[in-house]
Amino acid sequence: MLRVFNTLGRRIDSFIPNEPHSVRMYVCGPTVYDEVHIGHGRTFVSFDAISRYLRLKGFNVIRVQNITDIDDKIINKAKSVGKSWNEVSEYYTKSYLEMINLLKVKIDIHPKVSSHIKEIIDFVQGLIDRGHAYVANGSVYFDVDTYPKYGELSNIRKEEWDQGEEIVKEKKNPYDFALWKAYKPGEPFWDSPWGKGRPGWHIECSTMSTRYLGTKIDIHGGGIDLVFPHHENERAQTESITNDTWVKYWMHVAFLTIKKEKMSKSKGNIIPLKEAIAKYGPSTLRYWFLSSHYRNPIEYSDDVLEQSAKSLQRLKDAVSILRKIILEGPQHYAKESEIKTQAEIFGAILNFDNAMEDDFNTANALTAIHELASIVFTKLQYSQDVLGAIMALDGFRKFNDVFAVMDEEFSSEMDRISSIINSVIEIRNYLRERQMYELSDKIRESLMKAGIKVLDSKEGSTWRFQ
Ligand SMILES: Nc1ncnc2c1ncn2[C@@H]1O[C@H](COP(=O)(O)OP(=O)(O)OP(=O)(O)O)[C@@H](O)[C@H]1O
Ligand SMILES: [Zn+2]
Repeated sequence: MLRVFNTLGRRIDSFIPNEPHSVRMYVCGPTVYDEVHIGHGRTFVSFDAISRYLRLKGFNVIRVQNITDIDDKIINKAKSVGKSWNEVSEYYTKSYLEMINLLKVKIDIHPKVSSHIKEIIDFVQGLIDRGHAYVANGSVYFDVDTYPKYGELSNIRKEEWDQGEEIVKEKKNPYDFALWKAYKPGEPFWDSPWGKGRPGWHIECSTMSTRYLGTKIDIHGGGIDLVFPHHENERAQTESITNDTWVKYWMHVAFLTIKKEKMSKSKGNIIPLKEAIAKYGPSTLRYWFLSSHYRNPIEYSDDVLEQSAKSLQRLKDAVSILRKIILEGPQHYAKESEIKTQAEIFGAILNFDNAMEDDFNTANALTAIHELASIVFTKLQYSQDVLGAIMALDGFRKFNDVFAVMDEEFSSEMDRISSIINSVIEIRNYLRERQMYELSDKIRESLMKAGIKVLDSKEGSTWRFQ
């Protein structure tokens, strides 16, 4: 049974979505005023692995992730670079979408704040009509005292909330927060029943989530920094409209840190995804993000990424061996020792599943897959057991369905390509046996140019993608 840690209540709950076969997921996306960084990457990839595992279990998953394209930080950035707010946000939105695509993060809907102003105004009006919000000097504030459950999600009392410069006299209480901000010169604005202005931050997620996913959702997530005030406020707004439980499972990803500090745009310590993808490739990055459980922080370093690349290569090598056994292994009756190894293969795949069922523990799932690779290197490679190889390859396929770090190895063309490469390698072996090295080296070079590395050893030649 799948179990999930719910930030609401800080406990592990059985995962039973509102509807039996579908999962509605909303993840808070970036504020687009700077390059999307590897800290974002970690959170977005974590929810991607969660969605992929849920799909593997037979759920239909719809994931909505917003783009905050109106915000104080965007306005400030626009002023500092002498551009308009939408030039800034369009530029970084484009870059964000490219990176998400390269990282193979599947998001179904990417709603932007600026395209949902009317829906936001309607939502705010609904809160005013129900007595949960009030107008003051052209701004609209949420009246926190009207939502008794405030603080339940974060365990933070409203009185403790220090809003810094957000504190203004027109509010009833210092902990009330803006739903709509009255116009200030030089800022973007839209017309509303309360005069010119723009939306506050929290209201966009309540509005866009209910607009696309309805009034009840299964998973709402983001980085751990969003628990308070953002998610606390979103919950207060939405449940004040629906009078019902909004989110079933609140899930939060721990930080990616650099020199032990949260990586963030406002701290100026970011490594843009663009740079990291160019340097390490998307698969190594995904592997690294998922090599820790999503609720544990991860610390960036070159070493740890190099180590991830090596560990991933180990898994790819195991898959190459399996393909070779399946294509060329001898057909024979199963031996006692092979049946024992097959049971171990089953065991490793079961461990993978158990780890994922345990609050999506990708770290333990990865350990199980490395167990499977060890069985390939120490047993299957020598026994050449075709049935065992088929079982193990299925395990790796399952792993890749969730981790998506070796899609090349599992593309539908792969079987055909593998047999072609194997034939070429066979011809090359034949040439080498007859000491026709000039020709055999030429074949190796041509394969190299096609991204295929030939590895010669006493036992014969194998190959892998670069
Ligand atoms: N270092 C990080 N580790 C994990 N998740 C992160 C990290 N930084 C941001 N996120 C998550 O990415 C999403 C988008 O965040 P946001 O655009 O606010 O990023 P940010 O870099 O923290 O920006 P700012 O510094 O302006 O707050 C949120 O869900 C947030 O929690
Ligand atoms: Zn949000």
